Amino acid sequence: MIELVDIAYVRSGAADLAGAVRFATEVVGLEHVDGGEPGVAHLRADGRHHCLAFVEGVSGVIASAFTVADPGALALAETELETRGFAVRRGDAAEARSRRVSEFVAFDDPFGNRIELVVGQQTLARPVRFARGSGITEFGHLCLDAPDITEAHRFWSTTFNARASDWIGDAACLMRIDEVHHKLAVFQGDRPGLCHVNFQVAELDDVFRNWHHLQDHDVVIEMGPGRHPQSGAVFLYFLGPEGLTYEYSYGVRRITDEAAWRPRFFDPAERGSIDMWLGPTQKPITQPQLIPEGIRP
Ligand SMILES: O=C/C=C/C(C(=O)O)=C(/O)C(=O)O
Ligand SMILES: [Fe+2]
Repeated sequence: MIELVDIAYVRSGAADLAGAVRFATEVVGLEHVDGGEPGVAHLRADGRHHCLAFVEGVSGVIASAFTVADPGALALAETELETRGFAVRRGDAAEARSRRVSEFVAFDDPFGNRIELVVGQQTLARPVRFARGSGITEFGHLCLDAPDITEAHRFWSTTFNARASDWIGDAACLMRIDEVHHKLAVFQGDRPGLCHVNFQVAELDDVFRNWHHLQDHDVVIEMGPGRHPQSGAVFLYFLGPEGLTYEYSYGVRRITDEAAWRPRFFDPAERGSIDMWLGPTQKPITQPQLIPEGIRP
């Protein structure tokens, strides 16, 4: 069993790098950390050097990354994945540098999502220079697509330490790797892909202020504001460039009594099972797909 300590970053291709950065800063509010690396833009939300990286080129997800404890744990993870039949690739020094990690390995999950396991993710000591006052406090969770979420849960809970916090029928499984209700979610989708990236905000007011900011900038609101009955968080999903869906949320549940928590099973057909405020719920309009292997940077 490989222990995931935290989520690390999402790395995504951007056909229009400047446009993706402009949206991530001026609209979402993230800091653009100038890494002096042509064709790569790092976006910061919290202590991590970055939690989102755009790489100029073909649009689509490159990888979703998780932290493991130390180089020894990474080496053990590499062996365990190989033993389980996964093709694991060690990143080289230039790739690790671009990711601001000391070492990483990459493999494809059983559904084709490219996953990276990292150690030594760089922390920046200085406060985040948010591009605007969106109230972001941290990179909250990432959400993958897979055709069969029962199988996805089996994979994440047997290969890794992910535990189901809640299920939404056969549409989604929300999983925790620490006290936070979910840092990883898998949604049912025909193909692998990245369903959304989540940023927590400090106050309920931030969700609503951001909602107005998005509307003022003609951003497509995909869902919300609403409240998820699973994590209890107030949410707002919106569509950015390159097909990337962002989510702001406030008030995610923490599961502090691990032994007492039992995953719940919500019926997606029940009105209110996605949004307790009974707002319109719909799937994201577009979802970024993985960049095909041959051309993935
Ligand atoms: O559709 C349900 C989504 C639930 C949650 C939550 O409970 O917070 C998410 O954040 C999500 O996976 O997007
Ligand atoms: Fe979410």
